[in-house]
Amino acid sequence: MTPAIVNTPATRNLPGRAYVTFLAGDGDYVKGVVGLAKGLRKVKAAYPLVVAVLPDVPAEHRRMLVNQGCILRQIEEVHPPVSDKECPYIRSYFAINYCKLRLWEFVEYKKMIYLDADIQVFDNIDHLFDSPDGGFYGVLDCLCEMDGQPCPQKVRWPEELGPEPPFYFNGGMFVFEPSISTYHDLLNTLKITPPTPFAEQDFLNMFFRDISRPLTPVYNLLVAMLWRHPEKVELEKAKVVHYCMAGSKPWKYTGKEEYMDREDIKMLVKKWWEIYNDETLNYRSSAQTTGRGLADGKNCAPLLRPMPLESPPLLWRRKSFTELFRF
Ligand SMILES: O=c1ccn([C@@H]2O[C@H](COP(=O)(O)OP(=O)(O)O)[C@@H](O)[C@H]2O)c(=O)[nH]1
Ligand SMILES: OC[C@H]1O[C@H](O[C@@H]2[C@@H](O)[C@H](O)[C@@H](O)[C@H](O)[C@@H]2O)[C@H](O)[C@@H](O)[C@H]1O
Ligand SMILES: [Mn+2]
Repeated sequence: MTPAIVNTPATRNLPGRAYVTFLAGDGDYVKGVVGLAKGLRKVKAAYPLVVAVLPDVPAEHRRMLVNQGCILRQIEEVHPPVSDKECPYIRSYFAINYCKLRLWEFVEYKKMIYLDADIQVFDNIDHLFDSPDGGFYGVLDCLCEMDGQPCPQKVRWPEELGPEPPFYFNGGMFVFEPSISTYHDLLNTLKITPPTPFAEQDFLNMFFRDISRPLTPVYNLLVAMLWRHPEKVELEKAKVVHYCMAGSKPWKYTGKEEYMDREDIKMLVKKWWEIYNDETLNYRSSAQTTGRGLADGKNCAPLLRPMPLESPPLLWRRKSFTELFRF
């Protein structure tokens, strides 16, 4: 019986930067993580992908991820106070998402970009690591906020979390700085914060309300925006696509759910599978052919220093929303 891989040996000289996602359970989200690892490799990401695995992730899935060059870190679940409601969440499985708070404990990294496992990166976004320190960067969860006209589908702010933040970001992608003091603040604050419909997404919006900065939607295009706000979407410019709608997860796509028979959705699912099935993007083959990977298991992407930016592509200065977004 091969021992389950719990943590990848920290023998690597870990760069101060890494992408990170999390994986729970023994289901098919592991395909999402494999797809993400290969997508980052395809865009020649200069930093490794860390996967925060819950204890219930089986050894076979852990091995798959290590064989794709991922760095594993085991984390424990995080739970908010017990709710008096049957299920306070929009979707019951949102409960597991509070474990994202564990990522602030990864202080071997100075800055990390969190990506849900149902995200694919189609263009290099390493430059986001150069965003000014001290911020928390995310993308609007609904593009109606760009012109201040909330649409019916926009997530309602839970008043029990206090005043509504200046903007509401999607919890599937964010740029953050691990810190033990922030980690303890997060967990201590959660102890006195009731669970709400969008779970950790609501909580993170509350917690970082004073330092959060909006990124343009190209960094986390939620597929729902294709039909909710098509006038604000230029699909060909999207660097990151988030398959966040039920039915849009490529690894279990049937095309039967609402909106899933759209040509743009079919194209995005096809693009995801092309990466997932591309053998040349596998960790080992990539290391052998490019020589960039280091046989002792270091990240196979070229550990190049990101090019200095001529002009910041981000919109991290607080401006009016109209100036802020170019999409
Ligand atoms: O069975 C599951 C369900 C979710 N997740 C993780 O939880 C994240 C959030 O779930 P999901 O992306 O499905 O939420 P959505 O963005 O659709 O609301 C996923 O990306 C995975 O990283 C997981 O590991 N196993
Ligand atoms: O636990 C709350 C989750 O909230 C977010 O998903 C939502 C949000 O995008 C809504 O706007 C959509 O309507 C909905 O379908 C979708 O599930 C994050 O993507 C996910 O990572 C996680 O934080
Ligand atoms: Mn998601």
